[in-house]
Amino acid sequence: MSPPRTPPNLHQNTIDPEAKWLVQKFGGTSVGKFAVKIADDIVSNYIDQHKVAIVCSARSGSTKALGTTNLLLRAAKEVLQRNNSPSGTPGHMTPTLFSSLAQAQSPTGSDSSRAQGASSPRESYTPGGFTPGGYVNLSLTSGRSPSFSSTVDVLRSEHLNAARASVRDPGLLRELELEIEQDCDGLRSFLFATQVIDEISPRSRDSIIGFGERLACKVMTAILRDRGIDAEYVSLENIVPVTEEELSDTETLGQEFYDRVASAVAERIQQCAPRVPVVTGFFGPVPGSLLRQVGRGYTDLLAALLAAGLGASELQIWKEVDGIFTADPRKVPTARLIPVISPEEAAELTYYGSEVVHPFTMEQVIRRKIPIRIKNVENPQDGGTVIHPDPDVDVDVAPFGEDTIIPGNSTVYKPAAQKQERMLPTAVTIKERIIVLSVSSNRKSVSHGFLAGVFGTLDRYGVVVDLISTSEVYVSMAIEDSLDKRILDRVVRELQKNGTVTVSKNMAILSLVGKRMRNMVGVAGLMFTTLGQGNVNIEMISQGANEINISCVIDARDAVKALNLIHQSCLQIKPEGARGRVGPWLF
Ligand SMILES: Nc1ncnc2c1ncn2[C@@H]1O[C@H](COP(=O)(O)OP(=O)(O)O)[C@@H](O)[C@H]1O
Ligand SMILES: N[C@@H](CC(=O)OP(=O)(O)O)C(=O)O
Repeated sequence: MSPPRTPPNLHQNTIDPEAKWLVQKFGGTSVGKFAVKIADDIVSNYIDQHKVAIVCSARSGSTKALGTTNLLLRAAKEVLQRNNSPSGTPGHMTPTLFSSLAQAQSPTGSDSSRAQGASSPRESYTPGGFTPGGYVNLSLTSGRSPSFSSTVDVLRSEHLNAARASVRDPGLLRELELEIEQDCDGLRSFLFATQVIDEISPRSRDSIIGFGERLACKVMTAILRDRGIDAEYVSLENIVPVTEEELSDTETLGQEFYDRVASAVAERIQQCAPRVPVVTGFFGPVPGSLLRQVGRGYTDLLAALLAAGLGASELQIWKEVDGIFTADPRKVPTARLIPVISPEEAAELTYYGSEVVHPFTMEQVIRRKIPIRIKNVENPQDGGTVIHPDPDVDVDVAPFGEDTIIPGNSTVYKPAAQKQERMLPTAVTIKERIIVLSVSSNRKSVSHGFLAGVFGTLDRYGVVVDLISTSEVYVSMAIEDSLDKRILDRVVRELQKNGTVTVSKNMAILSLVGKRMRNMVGVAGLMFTTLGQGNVNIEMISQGANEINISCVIDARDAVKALNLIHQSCLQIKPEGARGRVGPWLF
């Protein structure tokens, strides 16, 4: 491995070896739009006082929908499109392709084959660290280029353009360009290989999306080094010990596995200090598949595991929003920033549509008493929202060190408003693209097997129920509208064995969340009266067993109206001097 190029302005980080780690996670749109700002205005402000570790997602443009991960998933789909096949069988391919297939078929894809020459299976990179030439260009006798290849071209030019626009040092840029070319060739080889075997397993799909985080972190490492920050690229694919047996077992992805990830990744990152590690949020082979078991947004979880493993002082999640608001600020103009929120409330909000942080993130850090802070890349001086490990902390008291005070928060908290806020629910959220499945038992006598029959069917098809409302002979379930139509039809046919089934589409779940609601009288009444007065029809109602969430299902067309109505009636702080507010009351 050739040594990484050292730019002339590289600053040797001289942090106290006893200093605590600070983990900063940057999402796809932040890395895509503000990579230079992240280096200049964010990371550089923390490295003198903390050991900083950075976790990045795959780059996105203006939205996640147009981002690298979605393009990679599109490429994976294109591989299996019949009319896309180059000429069908390996017999039509040149020997060049055959020779590259063996290495491309490795489940961890390209880098695993390139890492073979490295002294350790743990792969670490600073731009220029890999030897070139790990891949052979593919050519097909048919001469037609499959559409996944054009998708790879889009990714290649997007990353090359980003590199050219932000890395000034010509040597660093050349090394980065080479890395991007090699990764894109590796991706192409991997996709060709899966096309030959005509199958993409969940594990292969995971490997394909992993290219996104690798590319993003290589670009980010080069930008940091170009800006004089001594950074080191760290890919996690071969870090986490996992057996073949575990990989096919969906049960092993529990806390024991997460603890293993946390300590393996932390051990690797400790070796980087005083360099700033730039870590792929993609963490490689995972029991039962990362996409299936954790889902999109998995880099938040990796950042949490790393923070837990390192015993970090704080996990910062940088977004393009100032923090968690009392409602989605894009939909409710009067929404306020929440300075401190409990982990349970934050998790509940993320499950029910306010997808600011992946819902699995909270548990991993909070169990180690590490606070999470949501901050805005475009507004780095503000305090953001702290998800506090002590759920009973007072909003105006920050008991664990200077970093958790809420300095320069753009929201001015006047004592009267603060007092009022403590008597309100915390936030309202909406989850769209919901279907309600209702089953009415056709039995005329006591039917103890009814619910078991219904849930047995849902379990067989892996359907996750977001909300449920039930009686002995009737059950309504709100589920995400993400099932393939054929699968949904099959689920409905099976459910019909238990009774009459109705399917209501284009629905939304509206949830009012707040830990103080446990002690409030009248909040549910106020919520439903408000909806009734606003002519919003309610399809089903459910109050979570944890009593911090009251939810109902409404028509999706009413979603934004209902959100604003509930925000106004249940969450609005009265202007000073206003009188006559009707509940909810604390007792
Ligand atoms: N209660 C909420 N507080 C803050 N943001 C929310 C809330 N509910 C929904 N959102 C939305 O979540 C998004 C999260 O921030 P952003 O960084 O843009 O997301 P992403 O990581 O998906 O690019 C924001 O665009 C915001 O509109
Ligand atoms: N790139 C992955 C993982 C991720 O965490 O993304 P983000 O941090 O942009 O939500 C995805 O798009 O799902």
